Amino acid sequence: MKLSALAGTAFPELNAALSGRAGALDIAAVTADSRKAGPGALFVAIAGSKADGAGFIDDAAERGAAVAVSAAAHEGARIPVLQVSNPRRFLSVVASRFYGAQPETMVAVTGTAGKTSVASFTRQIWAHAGLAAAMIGTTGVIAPGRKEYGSLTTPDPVMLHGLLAELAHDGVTHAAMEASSHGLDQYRLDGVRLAAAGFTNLGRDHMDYHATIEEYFGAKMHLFDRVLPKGSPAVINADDAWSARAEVAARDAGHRVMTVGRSGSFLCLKRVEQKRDSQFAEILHDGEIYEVRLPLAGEFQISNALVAAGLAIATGVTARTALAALEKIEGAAGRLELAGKAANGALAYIDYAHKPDALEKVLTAVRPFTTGKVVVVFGCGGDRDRGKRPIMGEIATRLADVVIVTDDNPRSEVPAEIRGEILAAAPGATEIGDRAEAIAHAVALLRQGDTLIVAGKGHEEGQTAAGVTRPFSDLAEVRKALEGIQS
Ligand SMILES: CC(=O)N[C@H]1[C@@H](OP(=O)(O)OP(=O)(O)OC[C@H]2O[C@@H](n3ccc(=O)[nH]c3=O)[C@H](O)[C@@H]2O)O[C@H](CO)[C@@H](O)[C@@H]1O[C@H](C)C(=O)N[C@@H](C)C(=O)N[C@H](CCC(=O)O)C(=O)O
Ligand SMILES: Nc1ncnc2c1ncn2[C@@H]1O[C@H](COP(=O)(O)OP(=O)(O)OP(=O)(O)O)[C@@H](O)[C@H]1O
Ligand SMILES: N[C@H](CCC[C@H](N)C(=O)O)C(=O)O
Ligand SMILES: [Mg+2]
Repeated sequence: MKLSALAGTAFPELNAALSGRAGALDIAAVTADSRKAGPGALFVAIAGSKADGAGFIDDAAERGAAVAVSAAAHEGARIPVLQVSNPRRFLSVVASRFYGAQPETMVAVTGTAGKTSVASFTRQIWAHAGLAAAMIGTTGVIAPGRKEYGSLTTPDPVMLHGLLAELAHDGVTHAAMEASSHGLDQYRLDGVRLAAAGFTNLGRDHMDYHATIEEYFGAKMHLFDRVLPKGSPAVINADDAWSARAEVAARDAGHRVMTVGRSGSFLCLKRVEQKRDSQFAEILHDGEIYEVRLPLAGEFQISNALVAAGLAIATGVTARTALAALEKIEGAAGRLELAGKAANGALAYIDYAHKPDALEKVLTAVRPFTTGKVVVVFGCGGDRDRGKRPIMGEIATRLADVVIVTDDNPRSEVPAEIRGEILAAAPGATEIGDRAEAIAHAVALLRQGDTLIVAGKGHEEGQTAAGVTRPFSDLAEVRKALEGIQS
């Protein structure tokens, strides 16, 4: 494909260069990583958090790149270097044109917690309605006949558009994806053609990346004010402290706002009755009450289910079909997932709560059906927001009866120091660094009526410490420990 066709007219600063020889160059690949550049590649130089891609233009040229695009002029390069003001947005737009196809109906969801769950539920509702549907997010890619473990919540544009094109060629017509604040801030989604977008909630997260909560919220709102085409449906959970501001942002951007939840008007939650591992909800839509038995524990899952149902309805599924599908829904992997039961009936869950609000929600969610003690095992990741450590220690101490502090991906940090920062706000907690040991200890404590939450890793398959990732699964460890006490 010719560079002029790939770049189009969205970058006026390129017009002069594209009308010359550079515009006629045939582009064989698009990359922002010089190490992946090959013959005929277009290399987009990005100033990142660790490195400046502009320093790798010569490396890309040596590997055969035909042309580079950068924010700054680059004298003396062996290949033409064109200047654009925003290389990240350029990369997204060009990657989407290079790969071409996307599932016809794409939706994205943002918010601090619940994105993976909403994307998963939306996929399941579409599938229930007979549509070929996929999800892309923290847990990876799920599509008909395809299930792959992922690494980023919102993949980088080149990987994302390669994937979307593959899905479209495989016949997938509907796809739900997660829009992380990093992804929005870095323009990773700017080439995606969205039919609708959703917002779940906002809490403390990624304070190592965003300077303030306002900036973090602003990044999330780019889903509405930059990515979603004007006039599209915006499905907003109405029950969060930030809901009103998200509604204003979506309205100001010219979207059709659909609110869901207890204070919602499109799907209004009138009543919930908690059962042990399910809940019964009455939902008002368009003057009619729908009764739904959701086979998942935790009231936050109702909130996620309503955002998902809103997105499915916004993209053409009838309300009756969407709400009926909720009765068959499965939780996303590692999200309040029942790992097993002890012989005495105590329940052992794994959950992906690795931030304060999520930990608070999950511990609150299990209390109504716990007649004994709530036991929690958790830690905090290294090389990530340090401020959340004492906050999570306080939450665990306030909401659980037994607190066990352990390691969760210490990465390059000293594990005992991370634990110490949590323990400073968790008097009475037990410290067991080795995560498998901590889980075994917690499981052995379980008595009738107790509930165990192993929080923080959810679906993850490894434990990263001192630069090495070793296979590790909370699910497998809980099951092993349960077998251990039962044999
Ligand atoms: C902080 C962050 O978001 N980093 C992501 C970002 O890196 P960056 O743009 O800062 O890049 P950089 O490492 O400084 O390098 C700058 C440029 O030089 C290029 N380079 C570098 C070396 C070289 O030899 N040649 C070369 O061309 C790099 O390819 C890059 O384009 O863009 C990269 C490509 O898309 C990502 O792989 C990388 O994710 C890192 C691994 C990461 O850990 N990201 C996490 C924090 C993240 O994005 N998380 C969110 C939210 C998670 C959630 O809450 O669910 C997510 O969406 O997953
Ligand atoms: N609506 C919600 N409100 C508050 N907490 C929630 C909600 N949904 C899920 N959680 C909590 O957050 C954890 C992560 O949920 P989920 O993976 O769906 O969210 P996410 O936004 O994709 O998170 P991440 O950014 O970590 O990928 C769950 O395991 C649960 O503890
Ligand atoms: N996307 C999040 C996941 C954190 C999961 C937790 N297990 C940890 O390692 O802190 C991050 O990279 O910050
Ligand atoms: Mg996620």
